[in-house]
Amino acid sequence: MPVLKNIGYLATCKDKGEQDDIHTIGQAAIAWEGDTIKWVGEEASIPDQYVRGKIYDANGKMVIPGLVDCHTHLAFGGWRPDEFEMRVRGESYLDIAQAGGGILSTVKATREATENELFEKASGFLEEIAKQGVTAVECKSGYGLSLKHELKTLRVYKRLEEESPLHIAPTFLGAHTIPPEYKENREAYIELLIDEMIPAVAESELADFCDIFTEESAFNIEESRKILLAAKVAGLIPKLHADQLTSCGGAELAAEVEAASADHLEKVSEQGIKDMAKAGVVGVTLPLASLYTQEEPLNCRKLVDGGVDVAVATDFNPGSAPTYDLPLAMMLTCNQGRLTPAEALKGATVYAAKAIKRNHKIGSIEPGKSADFAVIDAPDPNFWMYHYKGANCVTSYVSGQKIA
Ligand SMILES: N=CN[C@@H](CCC(=O)O)C(=O)O
Ligand SMILES: [Zn+2]
Repeated sequence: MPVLKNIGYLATCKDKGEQDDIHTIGQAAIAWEGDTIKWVGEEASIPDQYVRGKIYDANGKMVIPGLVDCHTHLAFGGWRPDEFEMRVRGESYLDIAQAGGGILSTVKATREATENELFEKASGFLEEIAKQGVTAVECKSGYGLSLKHELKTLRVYKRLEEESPLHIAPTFLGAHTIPPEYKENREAYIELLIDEMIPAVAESELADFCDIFTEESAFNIEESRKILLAAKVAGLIPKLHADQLTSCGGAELAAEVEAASADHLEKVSEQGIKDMAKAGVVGVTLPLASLYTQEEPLNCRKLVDGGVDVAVATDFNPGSAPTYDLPLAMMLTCNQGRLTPAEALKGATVYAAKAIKRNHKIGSIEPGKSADFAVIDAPDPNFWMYHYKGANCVTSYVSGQKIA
């Protein structure tokens, strides 16, 4: 049974207590068998039976659960660096989208890309992401916007799940925006989503979740409700891009349809926070998207104080968040979102796992869970976020295997 010993500071991030309670152990060790954690505790009290296999040394450093990026748009064609410059010069994300850029320009490039090209590109991203100590990634489609191209993207995620050591949680985002061929007939695209695309995606078993961009400029509340209820009937779990640009009742709808998470939330209402807390919907903050779109960041403190579990993710995509730096998102969650480093860490581990309904298996260091952890070159989360130098990941383990 392999053991990781000499852990100076272990944050187990058990899903108990408040957001800032990361359940730490000093001078700790972890023992695992195959892909499953068997024992966690103070090194001095490790039972003999666990010290029979390979011994790894954490050299007194901090060990955390493998980080979970619970919101990415990982597979896409092309890039949009021109829009970055336009936004810096003062044009808004919405103006750029309305002028034919934005999501639709990536839809064109993604439709033009072959499945293999999308796979190679996304696989390269995943290798870089793993170096940060990230061990699980949620991946959305949503740049295909036709059954053929959405399934193409979802097959890329299936292949990544099979070929990469990381855990992948796939999400269907056919309701990202109205595709150009339905510009004059949005009702027909919504019908297509409900009658054909959602049932076919559910049947293919290529996605666990159905996400939607709920916004007056994308899908309004009534449309979103219809689409998400159809997804639920088909067996897909709802998720929402909610209240990002306007306060339009996205959080309230997330609670109504019992979504796994409501993400963005920069413009969430007081009622929305109350409804999410009552329904147990995880709030996912995406501070890199607020930063890159020059929007006011989400005050996560309001959500935590209102009883909502807050997860932190990158939203990696070629438009509003063209970086997959999850530790940077955590640092922004501290400085702009007003969460403590411990709260941000719980948000990027066990609460992120909850946002993708995998918290029974990943997100914390406990017996029975997947042996996923990262050794970080910092004495504790506070110092890591304060003297920020990136991921500081020395090495990481996924399903018991050392990968980085
Ligand atoms: N808000 C909608 N979707 C993405 C942006 C996608 C894009 O700009 O390509 C987001 O989460 O920010
Ligand atoms: Zn997104």
